[in-house]
Amino acid sequence: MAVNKVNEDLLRERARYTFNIEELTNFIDGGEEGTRNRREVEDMVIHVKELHDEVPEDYLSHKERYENAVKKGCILIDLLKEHVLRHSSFDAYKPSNMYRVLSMAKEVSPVLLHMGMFVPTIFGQASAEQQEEWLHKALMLEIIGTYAQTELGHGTFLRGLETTATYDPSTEEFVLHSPTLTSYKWWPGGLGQTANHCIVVAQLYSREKCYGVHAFLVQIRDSETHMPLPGIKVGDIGPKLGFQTANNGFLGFDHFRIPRKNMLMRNAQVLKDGRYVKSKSDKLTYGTMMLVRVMIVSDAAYELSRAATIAARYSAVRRQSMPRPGQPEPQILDYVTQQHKVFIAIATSHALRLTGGWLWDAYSSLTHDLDQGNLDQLPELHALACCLKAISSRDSNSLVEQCRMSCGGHGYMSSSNFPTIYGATAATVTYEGEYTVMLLQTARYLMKAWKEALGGIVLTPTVAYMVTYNKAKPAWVNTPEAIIQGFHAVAVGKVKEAADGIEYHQNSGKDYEDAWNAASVMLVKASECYCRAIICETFWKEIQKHSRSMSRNLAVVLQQLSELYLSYWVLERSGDFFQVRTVPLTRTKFEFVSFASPKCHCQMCTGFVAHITSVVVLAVQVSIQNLTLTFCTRKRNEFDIGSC
Ligand SMILES: CC(C)(COP(=O)(O)OP(=O)(O)OC[C@H]1O[C@@H](n2cnc3c(N)ncnc32)[C@H](O)[C@@H]1OP(=O)(O)O)[C@@H](O)C(=O)NCCC(=O)NCCSC(=O)/C=C/CC(=O)O
Ligand SMILES: Cc1cc2nc3c(=O)[nH]c(=O)nc-3n(C[C@H](O)[C@H](O)[C@H](O)COP(=O)(O)OP(=O)(O)OC[C@H]3O[C@@H](n4cnc5c(N)ncnc54)[C@H](O)[C@@H]3O)c2cc1C
Repeated sequence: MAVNKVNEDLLRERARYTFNIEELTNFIDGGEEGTRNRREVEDMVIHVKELHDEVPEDYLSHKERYENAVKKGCILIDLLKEHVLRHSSFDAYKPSNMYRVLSMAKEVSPVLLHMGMFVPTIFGQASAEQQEEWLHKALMLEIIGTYAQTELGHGTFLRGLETTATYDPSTEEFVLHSPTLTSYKWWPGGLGQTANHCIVVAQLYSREKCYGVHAFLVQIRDSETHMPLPGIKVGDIGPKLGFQTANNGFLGFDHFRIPRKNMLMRNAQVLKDGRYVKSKSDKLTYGTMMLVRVMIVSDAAYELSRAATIAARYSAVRRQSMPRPGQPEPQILDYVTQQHKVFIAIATSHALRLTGGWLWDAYSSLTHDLDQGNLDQLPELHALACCLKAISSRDSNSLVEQCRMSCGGHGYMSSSNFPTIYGATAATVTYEGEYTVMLLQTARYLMKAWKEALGGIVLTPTVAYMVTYNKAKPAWVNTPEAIIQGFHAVAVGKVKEAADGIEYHQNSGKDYEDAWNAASVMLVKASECYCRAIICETFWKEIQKHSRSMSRNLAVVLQQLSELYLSYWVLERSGDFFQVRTVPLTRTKFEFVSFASPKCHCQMCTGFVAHITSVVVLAVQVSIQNLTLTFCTRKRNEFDIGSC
């Protein structure tokens, strides 16, 4: 049988790389230790025969696929436990490491939510005594949990959740109940047949008063028989776009009793006599969602890097068409249109990975502050987690689709792995906070920041430029820093436009809620631009920071990737940049010609043409052309596909 030979074209491309592959690998893994850990785990997993499918999973029944995914989950976890006993170097029981190991199986694991949300919620919301009782069992998978918050009738609007948890002081128990069909929990991963415990988010009632949503740890299946306990209705919600083995389920309670101590009491408590002790902030209940949103940014980068690697390799080996009669068919990688599709996917995977790392550091410092009772950074981090989760998952999902399309018909095969990656990234755009809703959450924060900026109040770091912007001297030269300034100008303009929109609608007689709704498309745009500015600036700054400690050849290529990212997004948003104009240089104020609010239209028809050739736009155009043209042509020869 023919031995699998590596494709000649791919070998040739790989021979042309201009930098040290191991150095880039370490950079992506967060250092040599990270590469060693990852390789140890991959080596442990890759040789296990049972983890490779004899029959494509698409040809299995739903039951077979589920059983196959459970089998693989058990093998991976046993490997991990065995590995931990052999080495101490790999902290397997860090949820993120366990999560990463479980995601090495092609199928989404039915125990992913156990590691992805159940364990982190115990870490983040259980008291010390409760962690003592449950954490070890959860880490050893003696109990398998999920996170049951969403209901058939409510996913976004948490204050509208209908499941009730009513405290009965006579028995010191909570009575969980699903009063309506729409109150049934719907979606939680692993709930269908796998989990025997779950975190349930319910409206807490004590002494006939409602205290809002709180989290409870609930056993739903018998530990021995795995059958649902009396008063529990549970099952699988059925087929979906993807995630077929995530085992998403439904859960209903019929006056189901749990001990008082099963309310997660790190933040708020209910005492034996039913008295409610308030937490420092109601928002702490939402802590797990913030953690998962922060993690999703890095997950989005990882999934996109897989798709970009497949597309880059395919582009190197696929030969198609004959632009020159009689000449060999070229590699499709030589088509600039193919480069335009694939290179931005590579650049974005790096941009999101570095931004994800930056956000994780910000989250880690917040959790430290929260432990000290300092909530100051919570609003900004919530706003960042919301918009970065939304934009990273959306960018990742749309670029995964772009990578699939760049591979023609073979990209449509299940064996390409694009359908699995697409299904996973499509889910992240919706779960943990739906795209639009998340951007509107960030917009809430931006409207407050704008009011403070107008009052000259010093703002938190990611919005500080809103105050300084009116004082900045236009430094429109052809540099990435100038383009980042341009993104700041666009973000300020969109925030101002949205704020003016709300004011305009209020002045025309709408109350705040209706004015907010009428301006909500502009509010979403403002959040998108604020978020894009953060990713552009973070990517650029992180590359500058790390370049100082890396070899020049690698620094050059990573710098070009960040330049490509900047110029790509200026081109994608050139309309917004055209709206950014300077007033005569005697004044340093940037004004934003709005397309939306009527009062600006008159300026639009007169001012717009006059400014279309303003120094701002020309500088931006020149830098875009320079950056883009050089990158996509000159770089074709040097840009390393070999690392893919
Ligand atoms: C969309 C939300 C935030 C709206 O909440 P709402 O009740 O309408 O309140 P407000 O919009 O008025 O906000 C109140 C107040 O609280 C702040 N806030 C809200 N959320 C957080 C948070 N997470 N952290 C910190 N602060 C928060 C908000 O900024 C307001 O503060 P002000 O000072 O401005 O008053 C909410 O309903 C929401 O988050 N909805 C999304 C639900 C969600 O994400 N569900 C995920 C379920 S789990 C899942 O999907 C699992 C997937 C599988 C997997 O992960 O693998
Ligand atoms: C694959 C997958 C796995 C999941 N796993 C879990 C899980 O393990 N545990 C769990 O608890 N949940 C889980 N979920 C549920 C997920 O969290 C919700 O689907 C998500 O929060 C969106 O809520 P929803 O489905 O009710 O959509 P809705 O909120 O009803 O959104 C529908 C539309 O209404 C719009 N909309 C809603 N509110 C507003 C508003 N205020 N302003 C403007 N527009 C608005 C949205 O933008 C959207 O376009 C999962 C979902 C998926 C797809």
